[in-house]
This record gives sequence, structure tokens and C-alpha cells, in this order.
Amino acid sequence: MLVEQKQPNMGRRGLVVGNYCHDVLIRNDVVVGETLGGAASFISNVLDGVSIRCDLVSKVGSDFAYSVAHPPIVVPTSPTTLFHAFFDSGSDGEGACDRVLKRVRFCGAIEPSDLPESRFNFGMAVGVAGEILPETLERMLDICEVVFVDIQALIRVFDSSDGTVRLVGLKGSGFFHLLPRIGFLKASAEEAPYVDVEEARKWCCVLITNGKEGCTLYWKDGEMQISPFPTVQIDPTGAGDSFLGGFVAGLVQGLAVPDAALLGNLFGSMTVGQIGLPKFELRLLQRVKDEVQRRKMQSISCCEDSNDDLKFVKPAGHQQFHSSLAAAKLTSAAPLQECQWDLRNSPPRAIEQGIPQYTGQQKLLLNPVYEEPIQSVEGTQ
Ligand SMILES: Nc1ncnc2c1ncn2[C@@H]1O[C@H](COP(=O)(O)OP(=O)(O)O)[C@@H](O)[C@H]1O
Ligand SMILES: O=P([O-])([O-])O[C@@H]1[C@@H](O)[C@H](O)[C@@H](O)[C@H](O)[C@@H]1O
Repeated sequence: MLVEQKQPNMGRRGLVVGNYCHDVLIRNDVVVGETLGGAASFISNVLDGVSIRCDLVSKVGSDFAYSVAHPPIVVPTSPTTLFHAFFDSGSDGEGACDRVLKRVRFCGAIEPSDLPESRFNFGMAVGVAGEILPETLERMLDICEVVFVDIQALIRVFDSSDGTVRLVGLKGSGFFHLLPRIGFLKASAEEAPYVDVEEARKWCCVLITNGKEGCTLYWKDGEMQISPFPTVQIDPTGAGDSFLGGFVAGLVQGLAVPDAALLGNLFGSMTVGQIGLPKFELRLLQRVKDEVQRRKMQSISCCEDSNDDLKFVKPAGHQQFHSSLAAAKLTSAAPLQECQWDLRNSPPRAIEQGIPQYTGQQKLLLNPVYEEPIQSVEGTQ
């Protein structure tokens, strides 16, 4: 069944399900950040930024270190999920295998009973550490009109010794039988081989993201490449999450699927240009909202009926919309703050978590997102 372009009704709420986590970001073997993470944080950052209402179900431990707009469920007997992300500055966003992730601590699963009783216009199954169970996704499909799934919530397994993330095929994941009920499935280029896109596209719209190349939409008998927004990549973390947040925000606001995918590409590109959770300037967010409203007024359809199947076509003005969003992006020059760590005094949390220590000094780019550097020192030559 090809998914019709289901326009989630703007007025009603969405349900985002996935755990917040702590991220330790290690670039070129140097700790460059300790930040709030988890798809839930990147996605709610986008949805809140463009005023899309959503409820969020997320679990953390009593050690959770951040204040967030959508309070999580605190599990006193568990730690907050913790990831160590290892990547190189050389990876300029090819999208595939640009980093190694290790799940160092895990807060625990989100059970069906943790979900609200009410119904939702749309749902987003966006676990990062195995917290979404098949029965949890099944419950989401029962209470949400359309469900968006990030495949990383379904196909990740974790090495028993050090938590290194590996991927398994969707068919053997325990979730495959739910595919016909999923509205949109998102996967990165690295995850795509584990999805069997030729099978999945028979059932739902599949979005394959590919770093600096943008993304490709697949449906039953067609596909479409969606242009990227060129960016200097500093940190790949959260690009896919922000992409999905922007895509859903576009659909909820009434954009056609190809135009909504442009919004996803925009937010993904702005995420990799910052370390950790991106800070979107209000001026930029307002420009984006204005461009979306302008685009909506054109009320373009992207679907043509031919026989009994819908075929996506790139709506008239799509390229102009890309240019308008690119211009909006230029209004934001989120200043990157340079500071120098004396790496002999690496951040205490990194030390306690057993990150290998490094000597010498590195000039790091940190942006003032959620916290000042834990221990930045005046650079000493
Ligand atoms: N270096 C980059 N330059 C421009 N856009 C990027 C870059 N990296 C990611 N993006 C945007 O973010 C989206 C998701 O990034 P990707 O790395 O493919 O996802 P994931 O984080 O799931 O691996 C891409 O489709 C693209 O639109
Ligand atoms: O980069 P991305 O794949 O979109 O999403 C990331 C997850 O893969 C990672 O496990 C988590 O620690 C990050 O905070 C972020 O959520």
C-alpha cells in the first residue's frame, strides 16, 4: 500500500517517543563536547523551534544533567543513557559510516504502558539505544494517525563488552511485521542496506538521508532526490534527528512531501554546523516559518493520480523554495566560540567515564549551546 500523503492536522498534537541521553563527543580523539543528546532532544528542538506542539515520552536516570522543555520520566534505579561518539573532522558528511558510537550506559525500555492514553495526529518512534520495543511501536501505531520511524530505533544492537553500536537487518529485528502500518521510514545511507528499501518502499514512503548529498525519497514505483544545503560539517551528531524533525514539521504545516524533505535537509545541515544540540536563532526560525507559510499559500500538490497509484512529482516552485530556505539560513551566523582546553584537565565527566586521556592542547570550536565548557582554560601556548 503506497502511503497517501497524509497531512497530519496542524492543530493536534504529536507524540515523540525516545530517550534523552548524555553524549560525549570525541573528534580526532579529543573530547570536544559533553552535551544533551538523543533523537528526542534534537527533534523537540526543531519542533519547538517552529511551534509544532508535541508530547514527549522519554526516560532518564536521576543523574540526568540537563533542564529540558519536555520533562522526562525519571527512573531512580537507572542511569541516564550515555553514548560516546567517535568521529573525525575529515569526514565531511558523506553520510555513511562517519563515526563510531558506543552505548556506555542504558536507562531502560519505554513500555507501552508508559505512553499516554489519548490519541495523536502523528507519532515519531525515535529511540537511539534500543528503548523502543515492538510492543511499544505497536501501541504508537494504535494511538497515532500516522507514525514516522527512524530505523535506528529498530535495528541497533550493542556490543556486550563496550557497547559499540552495530546494525542488524530489519527483517530479523522483530519489527518487520509492523512495516505495512508505518507511514514514513527514515534511514541514513549507512543504515539503508539493513532496511531492504525495495521491500519497504512497497509499504511506506522511505527517506534515505546521505549527508552532504541531501536525501532521496522512495515510494512504490518512484524516487526523488532532494537537494542539500551546503554546510561546513563540524559534528555529525543529530543530523538525522534534526532532518526528521524538520521533515515532520514541514508535513504538519501542510507542505508537500518533497518540500517537507527540503526542510529536513535544512535542519540537518544546520545541525552538523554546530557541536552537539544546535542552537537555532529566533531570527532564522521566524524566516523559516515565513517561508513555509508563503510556500503553503501556493497550495501546490505533489501527487498525480495515474491509474490507482499516487506518484510523487516535484511541485512547481520547489527549487525556488530551496533558494528561499538557503537565503533564510544565511541570516544565521551562529557564532562558534573558540576556546582551548588544557587536555591535561579534560572534562571531569569524560575522565570518570574512562575516556582515554590526551595530553597537549587543541584549539576546539564550541558553541554556547546548553552549557559553558565544563573546564575551559585560557589557552597557554
Ligand atoms: N555535511 C553536510 N552538509 C550538508 N547537509 C548535511 C551534512 N550532513 C548531514 N546533512 C543533512 O542532514 C541530513 C541527515 O544527515 P545524515 O548524516 O545522512 O543522517 P544521520 O545522522 O542519520 O547519519 C542529510 O540528509 C542532509 O540533508
Ligand atoms: O546523529 P543521529 O543518528 O541523527 O542521532 C544521534 C544518535 O545516533 C546517537 O546515538 C545519540 O547519542 C545522539 O545524541 C543523536 O541522537
